[in-house]
Amino acid sequence: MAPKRKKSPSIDPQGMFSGMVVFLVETGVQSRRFQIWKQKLVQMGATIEERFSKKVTHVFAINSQTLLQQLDGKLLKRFKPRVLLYQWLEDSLRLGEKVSEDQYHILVDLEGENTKDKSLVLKLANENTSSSDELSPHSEKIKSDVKSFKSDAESKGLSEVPNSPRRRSDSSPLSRSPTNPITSSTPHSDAIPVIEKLPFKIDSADQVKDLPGIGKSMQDHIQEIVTTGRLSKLEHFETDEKVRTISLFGEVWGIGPATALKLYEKGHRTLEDLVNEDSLTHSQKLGLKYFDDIKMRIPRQEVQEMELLLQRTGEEMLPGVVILCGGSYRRGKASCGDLDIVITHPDGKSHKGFLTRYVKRLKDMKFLREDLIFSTHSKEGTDSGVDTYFGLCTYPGRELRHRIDFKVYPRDIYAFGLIAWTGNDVLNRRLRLLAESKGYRLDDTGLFPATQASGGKRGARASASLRFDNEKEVFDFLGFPWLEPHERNL
Ligand SMILES: Nc1ccn([C@H]2C[C@H](O)[C@@H](COP(=O)(O)OP(=O)(O)OP(=O)(O)O)O2)c(=O)n1
Ligand SMILES: [Mn+2]
Repeated sequence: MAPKRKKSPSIDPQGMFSGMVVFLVETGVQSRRFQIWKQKLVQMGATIEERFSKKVTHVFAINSQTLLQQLDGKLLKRFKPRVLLYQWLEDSLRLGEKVSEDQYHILVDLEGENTKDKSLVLKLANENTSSSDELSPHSEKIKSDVKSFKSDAESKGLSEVPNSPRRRSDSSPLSRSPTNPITSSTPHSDAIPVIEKLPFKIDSADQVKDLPGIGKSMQDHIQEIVTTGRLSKLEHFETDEKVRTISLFGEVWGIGPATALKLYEKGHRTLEDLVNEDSLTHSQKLGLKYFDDIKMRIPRQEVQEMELLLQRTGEEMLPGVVILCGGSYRRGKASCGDLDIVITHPDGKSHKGFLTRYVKRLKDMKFLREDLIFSTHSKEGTDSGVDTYFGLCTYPGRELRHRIDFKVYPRDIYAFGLIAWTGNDVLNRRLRLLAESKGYRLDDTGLFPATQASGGKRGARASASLRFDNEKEVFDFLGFPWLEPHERNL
């Protein structure tokens, strides 16, 4: 695949926010969050105005209070920008396209100069009745009885719909899915209070068909439950929710499918639910805490600067040390999910013990911030003598956390480490399969003649790795056509 043509590394004037001239109300926004939003807006084509003027097309704020603290209501009325909750930005970023602004307008009561931030009152009519649960899928319950503010809002100067102050979890893919309660009401909600008051157990839809609020589809649902004991529609919903929850939790660094399932079974559904979950490991808690940070991709330019900083620091401590950023960066990508740093020393021995000292220095410099994993083997010679550190780092002068991996390989097996950590994963798989087809086993620590007992996963390693000086020799030996790093985006 050809490398991307180099434009400006991080700004796309044609991006999804192109044409927007934005004024941001910072009050009440976590500063890191604010920086992310600002950066994203600019990266994707918006212009940010430091001063509110008639050029401004969009104003973002947390709520109407903070908005009016910072902006004159009269000017707002005069210039008539769209005044939206930051949530719109958040949801658009998550979905990768601008979402409709309809549900995100901030209601400003300009007449009295005071503000009304009404929270949606979700009166879950049947909250504590278990009998209705079977018949009212969760989503419908939430929608069921919302005080309608719409007409109220329309009577105000700006015909806008008030929004509840949204919690973080509201922006998660999970809780985002039910549509805004205001816009959708369910016909089934009328049926619930009727059915739950029935003094008998329903064993046929016929028994309820003439009751108020019971339409054809509700009759069908009841009939299905009575005859099969379940409601397939609801089960789809639950399966869906389970799959989505587990995949969301699995996005947290350190949480794998098994833990995600365990957390789901404990009743957790959103990331916010996990905040007080004591069973999470230290690393998982960090993954959760910096969830949004870690998801942000890093512009290539910044990775380049950090690579240079790491090389200089390393060279000061250990002359000759080889420090490279692998991964998507080495493959020439315009942005990177993390930093994959691969290290060795040409003398074949002074890499030993280096990582411990290096990490300490980088922490003193405030480049490294939090540890996720640290395991050293170079001195003992265990595990192929590879040292590993995974943690969180920051671009100098910024607090936004990025994932960073360090892998230190003895000189002899460096080529394998470099290939593995450069990727991409598709190439790695192909090389591994090719090696297997030729009677070898390939991983980041070497190429080994497969032994009889190689049916098992990490069985006895009968012999040391074949030795190759560089990546090209490995490709050649396997008979795989040589690919420059930027050609490895398979
Ligand atoms: N399941 C995986 C995950 C990773 N890798 C290898 C290939 C990757 O290129 C390298 C680094 O992993 P990353 O997850 O950091 O992937 P990239 O650096 O390629 O992309 P990103 O920009 O998302 O970090 O490790 C692999 O072979 N198989
Ligand atoms: Mn990477």
